[in-house]
Amino acid sequence: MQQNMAATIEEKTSSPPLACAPSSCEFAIPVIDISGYLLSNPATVPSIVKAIRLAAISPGFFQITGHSVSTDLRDRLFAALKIFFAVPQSTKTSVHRNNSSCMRGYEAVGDQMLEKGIFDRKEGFMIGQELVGSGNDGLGGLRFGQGPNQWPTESTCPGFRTVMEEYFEEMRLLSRTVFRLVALSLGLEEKFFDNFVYNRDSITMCRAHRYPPITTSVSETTDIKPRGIGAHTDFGAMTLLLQDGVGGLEVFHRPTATWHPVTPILDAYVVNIGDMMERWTNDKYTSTLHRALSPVSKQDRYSVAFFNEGLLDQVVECISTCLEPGEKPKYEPVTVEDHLRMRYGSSY
Ligand SMILES: O=C(O)CCC(=O)C(=O)O
Ligand SMILES: [Fe+2]
Repeated sequence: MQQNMAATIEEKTSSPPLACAPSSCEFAIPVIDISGYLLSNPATVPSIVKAIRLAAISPGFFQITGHSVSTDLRDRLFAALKIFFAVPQSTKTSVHRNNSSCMRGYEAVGDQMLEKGIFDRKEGFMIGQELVGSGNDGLGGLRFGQGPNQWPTESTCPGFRTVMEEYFEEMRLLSRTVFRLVALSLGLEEKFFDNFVYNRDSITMCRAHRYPPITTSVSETTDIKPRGIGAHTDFGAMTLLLQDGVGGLEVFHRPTATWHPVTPILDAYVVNIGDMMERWTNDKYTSTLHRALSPVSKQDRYSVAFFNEGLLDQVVECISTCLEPGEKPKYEPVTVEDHLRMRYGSSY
């Protein structure tokens, strides 16, 4: 078995464009309505599953509509986030992720660097599964990525915690649904990923972002367009992203070496395959490079990413249905914990 590492970001961007048939040189991010699956309409399931399989192979991104998360909840979430990001900097700093043993809390503009040499022009706020450990500090027995969230006081951000927690639970459920469709798309039993994604100990991270705008003159005078978030692939298995209508997310199309916007669609989630799933499927499903440009407008842009990183002890080892006859696994088995430690460590 080869001891390959997944393609690095440099390889994903700078390798010569891949040869491609004209049809695969066309770039589109499919929009897939999953309501038939949620409504248990069996006649619709094969076409939904096929669309997911094709999208996960290439471009590794798709948008889903007809999901279970209500407009009301999403509106309340965005309203609460606007209030949170507008509080004085000192209040946000009081819940900075540097105070957290498990990467939870506030991240200031410039704290993260996902693309070498370019600080991300975004603020963030990260939460995860609320776990309290043993001992006086409540941290005993907790593992990588596990622990308590940090919250601003209720008087500074009324209702913020409640809506974030409600949204987190809804997204865990939606993630389980999308993983079930992914399982079917790989010819696996429908609940193959349930324990990975929906266990009390599954590592799931929800990070809200505010991207401050730049003026047109800044965007025209700089060689490198200011990045809200630098070019990267996601570390985990699968990400579900809610974006507002401002736009800025772009996906890299490797065969033509060009960047393409992901047009915001009201009510849709952007779903993308992460590095762990790429490895798990022996590169059948693709973890695609993406970035977010700073908005050139008078408005901030808001988005909320839900990262499914999975169970720490899960061994990620080539799924058997991903091997064609005569094909060999490209990667050594790795635990989720080792994979995440390697990837999270290098971006802050
Ligand atoms: O906000 C966006 O559009 C993208 C966010 C993203 O890619 C990430 O947080 O990993
Ligand atoms: Fe990302």
